[in-house]
Amino acid sequence: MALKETLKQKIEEHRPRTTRLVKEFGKVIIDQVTIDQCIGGARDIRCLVTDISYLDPQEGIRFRGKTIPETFEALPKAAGSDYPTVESFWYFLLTGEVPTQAQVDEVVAEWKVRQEVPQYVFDAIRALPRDSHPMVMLSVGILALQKDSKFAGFYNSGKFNKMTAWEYVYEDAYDLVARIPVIAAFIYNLKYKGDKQLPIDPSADCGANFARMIGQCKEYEDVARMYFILHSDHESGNVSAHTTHLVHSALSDPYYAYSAGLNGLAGPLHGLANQEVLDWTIKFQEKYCKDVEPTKELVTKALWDTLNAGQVVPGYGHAVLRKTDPRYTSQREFCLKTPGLKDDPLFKLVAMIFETAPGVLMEHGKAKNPWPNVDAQSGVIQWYYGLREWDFYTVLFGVGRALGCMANITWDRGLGYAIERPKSVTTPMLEKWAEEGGRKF
Ligand SMILES: CC(=O)SCCNC(=O)CCNC(=O)[C@H](O)C(C)(C)COP(=O)(O)OP(=O)(O)OC[C@H]1O[C@@H](n2cnc3c(N)ncnc32)[C@H](O)[C@@H]1OP(=O)(O)O
Ligand SMILES: O=C([O-])CC(=O)C(=O)O
Repeated sequence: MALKETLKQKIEEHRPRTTRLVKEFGKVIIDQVTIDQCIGGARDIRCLVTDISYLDPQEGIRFRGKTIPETFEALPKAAGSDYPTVESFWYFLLTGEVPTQAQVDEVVAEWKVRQEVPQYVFDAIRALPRDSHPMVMLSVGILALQKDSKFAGFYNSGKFNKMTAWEYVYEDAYDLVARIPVIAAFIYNLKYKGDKQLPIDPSADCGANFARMIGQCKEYEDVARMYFILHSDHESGNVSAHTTHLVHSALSDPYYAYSAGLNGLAGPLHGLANQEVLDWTIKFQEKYCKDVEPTKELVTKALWDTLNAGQVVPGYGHAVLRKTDPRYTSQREFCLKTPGLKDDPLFKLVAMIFETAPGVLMEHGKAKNPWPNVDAQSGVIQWYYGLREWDFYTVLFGVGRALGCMANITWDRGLGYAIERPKSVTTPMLEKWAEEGGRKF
């Protein structure tokens, strides 16, 4: 069956489960809220639903029930590669089913039709100051696509209907995931390659095409596939996924929603941390290792300098994870199995930071999780392949994250999730409930 028919069947099968939960079990208590959660970023409150991925604090992410190695193992691979195509992963995220090669071929063919980006998007990006951050350019590019939103068109048609609304989200979502790598490549060439644009390669899958559009080598095709898949989704509560979900819950179309999600991804505590990691590591090399090899003592000193200056160690810590991020491990394994990369001085330094930072953070005693997250390991791979403009790294993250966010809001509409609107309270209310030992219901 083709992707849309499979998805339609899955959504229709799923709807009665959601209806039953609300109707028959709507008042069953699954969590409680404390004052520190209220003030502290709603940490750990179970109040969002998604089946696209789940993050276990100890184990890390599972996409549709599969760990990262299981996902890479299960999906059909790109021709001549050990990695799956992004297109097969898109099918998998949307439907929860591992596609057959024939189904992947269909998605790859449809992707090619959808990936054509209208000229006005490039014009809008070109109109920005050239020294704008590339995340601004990406967010503007996605927002510019809004004018032709099929979902907005359907809403404005006067024929809007809740049962079929997801089909129009799906159309926009699919267009968006196919176009965002092309927009990202355009931004890269505009900002760093003197606007020398390279054409779409109509014979290539998404990962290979992106590599070719930014003038990269053959090996980078797998880097792109791996990177986009690893960064795709991290359940629903993270800033970029949650923002996208929140904005779409007002029936803002996928372009409005993902442009907003990207703006959240651009924060240094979230996606921008990958650029911060490279910045930190290169500055460390420049300051301490001009004439000497890095040592654990030097790394320890640099980490303490950062902490004593009141800054966070980028790439370490997590709001949910309490172990090394398996996305970190997956990329580290890629480095270790890649000749050249495993002996690269920057990779060796990143590995030494991995040996050192958890101990320093534990001694510092603040971070609940002293272990590395995905951002601590992603930049060194890009650096090795010559993509050294590290302010571009969050754009790469944004290309990957689009897959998860777009799969999620397609299902949000399929299941008719409500407009999101949590309740706020005042400080005097909290003080009163504190005195009384809790809010009296
Ligand atoms: C793709 C991603 O978004 S992954 C995360 C990327 N971000 C980073 O790598 C930035 C560095 N890390 C951090 O700032 C944090 O660990 C976050 C934002 C990821 C998680 O934040 P929280 O859930 O609030 O972390 P946690 O509960 O452990 O914070 C407790 C304290 O430890 C501090 N802390 C947490 N991580 C670090 C760190 N890497 N370095 C120094 N201090 C840290 C917090 O700033 C906080 O300090 P405070 O009490 O003075 O405010
Ligand atoms: O889960 C989070 O809060 C942050 C994160 O790692 C991601 O979004 O990939």
